[in-house]
Amino acid sequence: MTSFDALLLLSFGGPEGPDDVLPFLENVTRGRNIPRARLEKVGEHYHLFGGVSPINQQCRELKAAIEADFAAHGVDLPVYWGNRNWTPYLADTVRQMTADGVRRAAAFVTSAYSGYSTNDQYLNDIARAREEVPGAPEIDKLPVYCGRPGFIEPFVDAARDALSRLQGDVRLVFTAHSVPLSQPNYELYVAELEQTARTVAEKAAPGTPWDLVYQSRSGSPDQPWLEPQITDHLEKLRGEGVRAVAAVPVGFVSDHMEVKYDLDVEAAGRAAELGIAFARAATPGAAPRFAALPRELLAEVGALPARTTGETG
Ligand SMILES: CC1=C(CCC(=O)O)c2cc3nc(cc4[nH]c(cc5[nH]c(cc1n2)c(C)c5CCC(=O)O)c(CCC(=O)O)c4C)C(CCC(=O)O)=C3C
Ligand SMILES: [Fe+2]
Repeated sequence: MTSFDALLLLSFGGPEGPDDVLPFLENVTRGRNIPRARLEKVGEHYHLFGGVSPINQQCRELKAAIEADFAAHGVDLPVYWGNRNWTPYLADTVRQMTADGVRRAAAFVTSAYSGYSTNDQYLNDIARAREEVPGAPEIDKLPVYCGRPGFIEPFVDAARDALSRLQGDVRLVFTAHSVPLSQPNYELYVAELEQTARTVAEKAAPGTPWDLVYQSRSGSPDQPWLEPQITDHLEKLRGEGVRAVAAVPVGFVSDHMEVKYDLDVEAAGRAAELGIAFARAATPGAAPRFAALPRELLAEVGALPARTTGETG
């Protein structure tokens, strides 16, 4: 049986002050064809919030919630945190794990889906960090968890809450980060998003019409990405007479910048111009049910030490 001696929380990372913004954006887009103008525009989104992305604080809170869940269930595993694009950088975390004597860690990634940006890129990050650190522990990514109750249920509650803030005939609009169609496996990402949206819609509001749309597109305009974009979709809905939209960002696990700017500022602003009432549902964040997922996934792969499975001795 597999047994792990640590959990690694692996995330995207984000700037924590104005001077971090440009170096962070350079880290994210290194080797990718993102136009300079798009980078400057995205930099402004961060500067609107004092140059601070919410994502690192959200990771600190999720880490604390996972530790509390482990403690409440007698799971005796240290939890580490590392990022792809900002401090704490994954390689530094792996260095610390190595110094602490960790031999085999399970990685819980702040991304719930299959696909290149959502899964494969994190696997590459793990491989690269391990290459950098002599004697690094083995690190196995835990399974994709978009279909798990710990991910679905917080969205069901959040969708109900968003719907309760609106009146009349409401359209549920599920959103996720767009990716270029050149990405390998983007069809699997789309299929999982559709399944998640359908499940949340059926549980939160059976019979309510829903759509799956995309946001936060970058890249050059002549490159095809997943569509429609939420702002274009709001225009189309307005044309159909829709006056109230509940947006549910099922593509994300926390209310980071892609949610706080692209939905709460940009999409909400477009909705206001169009005369559409707009309510945005919360993401799982550090909700206890979501923070229980690492433990549930560890138990499922048979990797919890015997003393934590309820048996004694
Ligand atoms: C699928 C997906 C997720 C969801 C899965 C996951 O959560 O991992 C995600 C999350 C995030 N994306 C984030 C930020 C950015 N993503 C960018 C660029 C890109 N994202 C892409 C995809 C995704 N991104 C892609 C295909 C690109 C093009 C360049 C490339 O192929 O890599 C850029 C460059 C500028 C721009 O063009 O927007 C930025 C700044 C943040 C941090 C937010 C914060 O700071 O709070 C988070 C959580
Ligand atoms: Fe992104």
